[in-house]
Amino acid sequence: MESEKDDDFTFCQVSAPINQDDFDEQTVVPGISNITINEEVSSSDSGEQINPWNNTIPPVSITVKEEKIGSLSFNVISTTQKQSSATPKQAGNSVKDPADQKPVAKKPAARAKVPFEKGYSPMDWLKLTRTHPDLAGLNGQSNRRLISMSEVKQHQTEGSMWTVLQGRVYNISPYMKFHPGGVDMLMKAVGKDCTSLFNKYHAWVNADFLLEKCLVGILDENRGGK
Ligand code: HEM
Repeated sequence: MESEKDDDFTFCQVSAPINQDDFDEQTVVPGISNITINEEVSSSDSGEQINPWNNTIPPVSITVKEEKIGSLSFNVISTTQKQSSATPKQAGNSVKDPADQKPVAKKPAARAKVPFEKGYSPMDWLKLTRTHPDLAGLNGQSNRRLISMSEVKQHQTEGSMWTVLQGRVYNISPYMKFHPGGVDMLMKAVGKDCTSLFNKYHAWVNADFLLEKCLVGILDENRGGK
C-alpha cells in the first residue's frame, strides 16, 4: 500500500528514550545534587509581616483542616487577615477606604446657552442671511477692503458693532439677538479682536459660514494698534 512507503511524512523517526539507569544528572548539570530547596509558608502567627508596598498590612494566618465527605478526604485551606492593632488612619501609610475617596474627574463647565426669543432661532438667522440685501451695512462698499484696528474700535453703536475674528472684520450687530450664548456675551466682542474669546467658548463653531453676510473687510495687521 502507498502509506507503508518510507517517505510518508506523517511518521518521523524519534530518538530512543533515555534509559534512566544510564542517565547521570551530574554530567548534565554539575553540582545539582548539592542544591536544596527550603519551602516555607509565608504566613506568620507571631509579629507583623514585611510587605514591600505597605508595611502596615496585618499578618495573614493560614489554617489547613482536613475534611471528609464519604470516602473523599481533602484539605480546606483558610486564610484570614488578622486585625491590626493600629487603625488604618493611625497606621498613616494605609490604603484608603474607597468610600472616603473623592472622584478625580473634573466637573465640566456649565454651558450657558440662552433660550431664544421667538423669531431668533438659528433657522431664523439662516433665513435672514439669505433674504437681507445688506446685513453688513456696506452701502455698496467692497468687503475686501483692508480695515485698521482703530477703525474697528470706532464701530460700537447700535446697528454698527464691529469685531475682528480670525483676521476678518464683521458687523455683528444684526447677529446679537441670534447669538446662542446671549447678547451680553457677544457684546464683549464689540470693538476688539474676539478670536481668543471665541475659541475659548466654541472653537468648533463655523463663524466663517454664520457671519458670511456680516463681513465688512479684512483686518490690516500693519495699521492701527490692537
Ligand atoms: C463673534 C462671533 C460669534 C459667533 C458667530 C458665535 C456663535 C455661537 C454659536 C453658534 C453658539 C452655539 C454653539 C453650540 O451650540 O455648540 C454659541 C454659543 C455661545 N457663545 Fe458664541 N459666538 C460668537 C462669539 C462669542 C463670544 C465673543 C463669546 C464670549 C465672550 C461667546 C460665548 C458663547 C457662549 C457662552 C455660548 C453658549 C455656551 C456654549 O454653547 O458652549 N460667543 N456662539
